[in-house]
Amino acid sequence: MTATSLLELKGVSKRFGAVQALTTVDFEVRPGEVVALVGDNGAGKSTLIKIISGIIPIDEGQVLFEGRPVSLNGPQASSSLGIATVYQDLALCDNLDVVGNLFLGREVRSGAAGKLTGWLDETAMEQQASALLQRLSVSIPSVRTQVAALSGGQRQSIAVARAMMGSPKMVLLDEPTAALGVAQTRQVLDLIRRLREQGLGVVVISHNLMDVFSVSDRIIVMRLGKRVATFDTQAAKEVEVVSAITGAKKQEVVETLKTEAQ
Ligand SMILES: Nc1ncnc2c1ncn2[C@@H]1O[C@H](COP(=O)(O)OP(=O)(O)OP(=O)(O)O)[C@@H](O)[C@H]1O
Repeated sequence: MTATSLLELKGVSKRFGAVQALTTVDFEVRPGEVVALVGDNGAGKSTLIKIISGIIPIDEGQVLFEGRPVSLNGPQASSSLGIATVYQDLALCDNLDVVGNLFLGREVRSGAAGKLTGWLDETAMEQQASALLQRLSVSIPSVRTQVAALSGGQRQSIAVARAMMGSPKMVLLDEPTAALGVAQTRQVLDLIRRLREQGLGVVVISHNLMDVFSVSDRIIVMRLGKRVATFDTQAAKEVEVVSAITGAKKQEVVETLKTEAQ
């Protein structure tokens, strides 16, 4: 255990029937760092993320948050600790505008504080939405734009901003740049850097090694349900990471990369 871990998993195992999805996995995220979680299909990445977000329970192991043992026995438990998850499918409401999406389920009402009475305080919500997007440097035409009219990168940014509404300490992002173009990807990677600047612990699942190298501080590699390697991104070489992902020898990876480049 490092004194500075925000979240720490120790010896976590998870089985689905005959499938051992995770085998005694240790995992740690520190405040102000971006951890890339990589691995081939079926390696156990999503299972790990779902455990951290409280969607599936662990069979064995221990979870510590800010050094204290915790039980992630439901999404509510996870979010009340300050863990927010942004899923690949975004879960935005296309027919609502940006303000509507950001405040969905947490609308600000005028009148007595905390009461579910009174009119929706649109002005307050609009101001808070603008302030949040400005803090994250997310640029959109207007907070009153319908989400359906935004680009993929803008939508992903709104999904991340929505996760920030509860002032989390940690954000989990599942394939945040999948299906995005080059400029949109850059926009989302910039946003991830801003989350780090604000001191959050960020975990990003990605199959795109370019993105991983561009945005992460550490790379954790999963293979067949085990954590098989960890790299400091600055010192890591692509061939080593690919070799850890596939289990192939480094020389074989070099040959494959050469062939692909031809
Ligand atoms: N609900 C489930 N029921 C049964 N098996 C499951 C379930 N969820 C995951 N698995 C199995 O657990 C293993 C790990 O799956 P997981 O989805 O965590 O991998 P992954 O690394 O996220 O893969 P991908 O990159 O394809 O999303 C796989 O063999 C998968 O088939």
